[in-house]
Amino acid sequence: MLPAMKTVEAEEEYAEDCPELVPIETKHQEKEENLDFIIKIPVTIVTGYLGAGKTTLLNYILTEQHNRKIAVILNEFGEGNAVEKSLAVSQGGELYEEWLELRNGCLCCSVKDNGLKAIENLMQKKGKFDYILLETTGLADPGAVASMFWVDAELGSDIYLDGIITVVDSKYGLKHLTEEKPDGLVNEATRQVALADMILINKTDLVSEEELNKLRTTIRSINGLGKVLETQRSRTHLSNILDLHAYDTLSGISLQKKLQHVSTAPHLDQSIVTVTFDVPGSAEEESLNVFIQNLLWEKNVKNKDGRCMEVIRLKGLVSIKDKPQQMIVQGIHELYELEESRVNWKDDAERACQLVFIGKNLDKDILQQLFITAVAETKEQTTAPGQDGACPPH
Ligand SMILES: Nc1nc2c(ncn2[C@@H]2O[C@H](COP(=O)(O)OP(=O)(O)OP(=O)(O)O)[C@@H](O)[C@H]2O)c(=O)[nH]1
Ligand SMILES: [Zn+2]
Repeated sequence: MLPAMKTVEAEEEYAEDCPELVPIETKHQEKEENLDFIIKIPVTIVTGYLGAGKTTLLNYILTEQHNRKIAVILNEFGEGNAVEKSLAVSQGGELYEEWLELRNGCLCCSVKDNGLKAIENLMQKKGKFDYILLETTGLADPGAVASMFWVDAELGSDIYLDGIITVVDSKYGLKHLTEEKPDGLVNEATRQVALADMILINKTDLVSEEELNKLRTTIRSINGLGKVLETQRSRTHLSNILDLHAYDTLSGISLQKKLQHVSTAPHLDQSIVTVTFDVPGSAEEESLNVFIQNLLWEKNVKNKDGRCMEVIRLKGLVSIKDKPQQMIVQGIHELYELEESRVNWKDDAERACQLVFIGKNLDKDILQQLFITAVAETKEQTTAPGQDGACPPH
């Protein structure tokens, strides 16, 4: 259900203070069964640097033949002080537009109160949507927006996060990805690529094959998990964009295959990389949680140079002791979830834990060793190498 309406004072306070990311508890079976009766509406987040082709993609989807009623939320942040945001709805080729009022123009802070409320109001007026597409601002960290929907899903909302699409400009993409930020912070373009389930390298008409190769290699070295496609005018088959099920257990069926194709590039001069490892056997659930929490919450895991590892995206297929089902781990920033998939392990010999991390200062060997020590072998609370003292907040 949607959050209750807040009083004006409470809302004022809320707007000043962006919501914090909170851990999700593993769902209880009963709750999950109840949710099965509700038809949930997917939301796809479309992100990408300024001018990459996000709106072009949404317009294309809206006018393409589909038998769905799609709502599009455009978040044109930074355009003066406009507090009204356009909500376009497409049904059977017909387009209509509604306006959302977003208090401070910041979608990440207000979508939960106003955006979802407005969507609900609109659904009451116009009937339910089948799908929601949300364009974030060119400078947004899609993780913040994604977390909103993720948490809400856990609260029983009828909206769920389907996937994150990142559009990259072929001509300027490399420039944006390699832009240096003060204090060694990860730039926005890189964060957007790191979090993507699908990356569209758009405007390929504007660059040579050589430039394109360079950009593709850079993108792959950042995110070895998401799918990469090349487009012009953001055009691609709708099945590449909609219904990716990147965050729910439906993806369990294909996740095992997908994880086999994770690419990890040799270390380029990149601040963000993908690392993956595969450890045979099963993990204790408790120890796995401790391992993940040290990494995501405590942030006390360091690489060889003593730098703290920062995980932006985590995905994995793991075996938990005494659980017949394959388990799926999903993480975005500090938020993570461990869920049963619908697939069972065939036999004990097959059981393994495969994890994929996308983030900064990641060292595969240290992570894998830490995982083996913490999860696979011992339940004792030992301090493993690379794990001494807290790291400063990012
Ligand atoms: N040459 C070329 N231009 C494109 C292509 N795709 C989009 N454009 C143009 O690029 C410009 C920006 O596209 P938008 O779709 O508005 O980009 P956006 O990501 O929504 O931009 P912001 O909302 O400002 O961040 C527009 O003028 C588009 O017509 C393409 O494949 N090739
Ligand atoms: Zn746009």
